[in-house]
Amino acid sequence: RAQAELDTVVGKTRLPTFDDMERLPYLQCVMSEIFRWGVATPVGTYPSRWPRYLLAYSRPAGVPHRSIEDDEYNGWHIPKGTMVIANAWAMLRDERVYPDPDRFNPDRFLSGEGHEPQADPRGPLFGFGRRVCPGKDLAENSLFAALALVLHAFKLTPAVGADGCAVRVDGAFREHSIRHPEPFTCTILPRLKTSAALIRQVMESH
Ligand code: HEM
Repeated sequence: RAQAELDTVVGKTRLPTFDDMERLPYLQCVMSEIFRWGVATPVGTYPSRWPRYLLAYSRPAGVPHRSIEDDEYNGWHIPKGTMVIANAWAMLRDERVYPDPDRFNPDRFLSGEGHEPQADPRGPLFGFGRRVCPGKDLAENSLFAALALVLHAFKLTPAVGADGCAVRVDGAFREHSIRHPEPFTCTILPRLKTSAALIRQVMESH
């Protein structure tokens, strides 16, 4: 669907640029779902696969904040000086906000008649208060550039195993304070007749 949108808005004779961003609402939904589902910084989680000797010497991963005055939140008293770690993972997997949260579903961010888009994940994802991520615009633009160019230029399908069957991508991540996908295989081929020439053209001009 994002590729159909790219074909309509950008066409097949050039690659997408930042000027196209506003006119690609479905691609923006895919970006939001990548941010939510892939949650790169589940800041409050404990790295479950760290070896015991590391756990003995380290604190929970995540970016700690400290309350500078007594506070009250949902009936909880938070005394001044308390270390607080925001659990973006829990917020972005909250099924009251994101029904069926483990499913990768960009449609959840579409707006339409009688259909409100689900909450923007960028708030919890990029942190809170004075220490909010200063790289969020760079992250946003980098994701757009990578996603728009890859989806425009390439057809991505599962790799074919020795048995001739598609190799399943299990969607596993390395669960650290910054999450990375586990290596996986796939097949990447030029998508359009024009794709190879367009990519070569960009490589030569940069
Ligand atoms: C998807 C990409 C990214 C995510 C999810 C992300 C997320 C975060 C989060 C959750 C924090 C902690 C905020 C808090 O304390 O509440 C943070 C801090 C920070 N991020 Fe990012 N970030 C991303 C990309 C980047 C990029 C591209 C840069 C720089 C080029 C960057 C630079 C920083 C810096 C310098 C801080 C520390 C800010 C401070 O403590 O004052 N981040 N980021």
